[in-house]
Amino acid sequence: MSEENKNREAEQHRVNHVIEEIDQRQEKLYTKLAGLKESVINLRQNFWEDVSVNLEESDDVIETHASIKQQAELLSERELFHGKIDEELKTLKKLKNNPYFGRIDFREDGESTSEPIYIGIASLMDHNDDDFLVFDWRAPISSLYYDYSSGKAQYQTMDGTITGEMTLKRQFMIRNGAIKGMFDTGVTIGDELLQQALGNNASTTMKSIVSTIQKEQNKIIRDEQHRFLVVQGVAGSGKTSAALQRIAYLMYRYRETLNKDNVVLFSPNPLFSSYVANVLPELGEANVRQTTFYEYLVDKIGSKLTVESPFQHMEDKLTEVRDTHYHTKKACIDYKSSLNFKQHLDEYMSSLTKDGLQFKNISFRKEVLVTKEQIRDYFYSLDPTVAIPNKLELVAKWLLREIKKQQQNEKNKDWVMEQMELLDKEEYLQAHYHMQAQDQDELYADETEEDFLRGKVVQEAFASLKQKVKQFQFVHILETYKKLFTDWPLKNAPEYWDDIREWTSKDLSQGYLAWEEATAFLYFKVCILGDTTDRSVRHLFIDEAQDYSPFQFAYIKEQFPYTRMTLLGDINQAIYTHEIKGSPLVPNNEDGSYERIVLTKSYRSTKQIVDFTTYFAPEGEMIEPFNREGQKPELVIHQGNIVEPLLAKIKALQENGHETIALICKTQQECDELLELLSDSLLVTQINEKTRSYQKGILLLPVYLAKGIEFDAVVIPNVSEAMYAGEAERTLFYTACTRAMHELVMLTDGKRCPFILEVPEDKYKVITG
Ligand SMILES: Nc1ncnc2c1ncn2[C@@H]1O[C@H](COP(=O)(O)OP(=O)(O)OP(=O)(O)O)[C@@H](O)[C@H]1O
Repeated sequence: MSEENKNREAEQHRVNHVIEEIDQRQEKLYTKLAGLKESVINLRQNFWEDVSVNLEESDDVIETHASIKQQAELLSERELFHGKIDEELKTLKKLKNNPYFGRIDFREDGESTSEPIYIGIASLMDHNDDDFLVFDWRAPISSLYYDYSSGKAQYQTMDGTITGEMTLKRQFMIRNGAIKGMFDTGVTIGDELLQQALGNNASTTMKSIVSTIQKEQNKIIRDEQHRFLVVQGVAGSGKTSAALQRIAYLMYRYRETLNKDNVVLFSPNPLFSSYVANVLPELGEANVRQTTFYEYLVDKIGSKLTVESPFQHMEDKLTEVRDTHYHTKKACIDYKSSLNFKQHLDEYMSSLTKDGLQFKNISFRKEVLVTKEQIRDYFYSLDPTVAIPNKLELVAKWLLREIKKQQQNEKNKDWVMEQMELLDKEEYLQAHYHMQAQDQDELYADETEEDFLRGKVVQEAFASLKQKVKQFQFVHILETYKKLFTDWPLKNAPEYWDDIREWTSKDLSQGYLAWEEATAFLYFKVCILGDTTDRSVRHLFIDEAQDYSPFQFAYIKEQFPYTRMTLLGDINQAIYTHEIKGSPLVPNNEDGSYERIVLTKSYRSTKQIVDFTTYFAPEGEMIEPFNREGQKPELVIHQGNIVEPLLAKIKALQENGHETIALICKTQQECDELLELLSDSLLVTQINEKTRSYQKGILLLPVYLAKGIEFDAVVIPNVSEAMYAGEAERTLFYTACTRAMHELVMLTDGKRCPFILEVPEDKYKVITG
């Protein structure tokens, strides 16, 4: 028998042994679970029999309360234990199918022999709980597997650095307990395994990559030193994958102190949120809080104002006619996205300490109790050096006192009697008991039942007004913000300032916040009303960070002052035009709190697709394809009727085995037009900004909704010069092309767009129809 076969046999033998151990453990847990289930059912059934209920004397009530509490605690403890066993059984089931994917043999300095370390998705001890049969991929020692080839190696533990020598690094492909493949490898984890993983069909949910994490990605996953971890990675370089494995790593590393609510992921759209929702549960971790930045803003701004969605913003921008307004609008977006605007806002807010803050009348039943002028006078009579939110606190206290006075006056009015008649029996009964209880108390000797009920009606009627005062709703935030554009003399005004002022005040009068306005407005609101920083979030992940403006990122930094942040993005895919130097992906690292990792290798697409897209990548950065062969991208030049050539192409792609084929358009409008043409002859699923999940098949979507997602094949129905022309559309075109894993097809009925012209003709196939 060859050495290789002997090794394989020995390894299969070990796999069998581990599976036997798993079987034993499963059996033990099932027995425990059955006993526990019975005891939980018993506890639930006999709950009220086992507690002693006696409510006669106050001591008895306390005793009864303690008895119920004790019984409830017992029940929840058992239920928790039941849940834990359930979780462990789920993990064992996964391990039984595929107990581990890697092995390293490591000899620690000072030791004479090497220890084999087997690495899998979770740890497993032997039946005596003495030795690790499998190490979790996140254990400190497992980092050796991702970081080194044979030779000198080291890893970090809580107690310091462990150095030694790695004598073997082996990868396994185990399915249903049988070794299907086994390779001894160097530092990059198996081309063979990666080839297999990447050659598969696209899935409608993202996969975990633990068995093939690359060295650079491992750096992202395990970084614990920096407050800001910035990852600039080309399309398909595994940024999102690394981010999700990093979350799983942090949840494991800090499992005692970090829970799923302490981690937030800002994703680019709702579709993406469900696309990645599988990864963490697959790794045995709960999903963390996921939201889009838009949803976050809407939630904080409140439902009284309408916030333009980033997709509507994109759609309008891309379908807009390029008249004079176009330049004004662009100037407006650029200005409102900039730190310059933030500075102007800060200056404006500082002027409000002296004058200018707008207030609302305090009214009750259509009668003004305190006028806005009175509130303003009171506010500006306070010490100007006190911060605005603190002064508002004082105003609120004053207002509550004023309201209380009014409350007394209201008591004897007719409306109170009318409301009293609407009270139900219970409330009258309550008043009756109340009077009985007060009988002994001289203080209340004169109070009648009617007085009591009048007081109650008035108190309830004033409750919501008082609540609003406590929330500082007497400040007219929108009106004050608007004055920045109507009244405030701005120094160093940006280009088109008069138009910007006019546009903005018109929008604001209609309660409408454009996308570029929303963050600025929220920033203004929180600065005026006071601290709303979120201290519960310990880790914030921002995917597609290139699409955040400098203003938005500055706001996020201020709102999460105690949070560690991982920012992932690709400047080549920046679909909202912001100046690159202000991008969060190009941080200024003055205080050393930033670590920036650049990923240049692209794993998603075939070598031919990466080669093609590299020529027009906006930043022209070095992009290195992973060596996976495929067809050259195709450009189909047709005679004007797109339906026939498009259907023929889709049919051919299906025949090639592609299950998820995306027709990616520039805009929603283009999607709608195409759907009209195709709906009679093809079953297409249209994806819009509200779509939360999708099935395999033929999908139709605008490029800005395809962000972060991948498909077996991508068809770009119109790559004409008229469709993708200006520089601003380069990133859109690049993003669309790089969604393809295996095949890319483009169609045009005329001249190809300038970006394709930048690619040498031998890099793609032209088909003229
Ligand atoms: N180490 C790896 N092992 C296996 N597959 C990987 C690895 N890294 C990346 N991939 C695969 O490459 C593809 C792209 O990964 P991912 O979506 O994380 O990249 P991205 O950088 O976020 O892409 P984009 O910016 O274009 O949206 C996915 O199919 C992912 O599973």
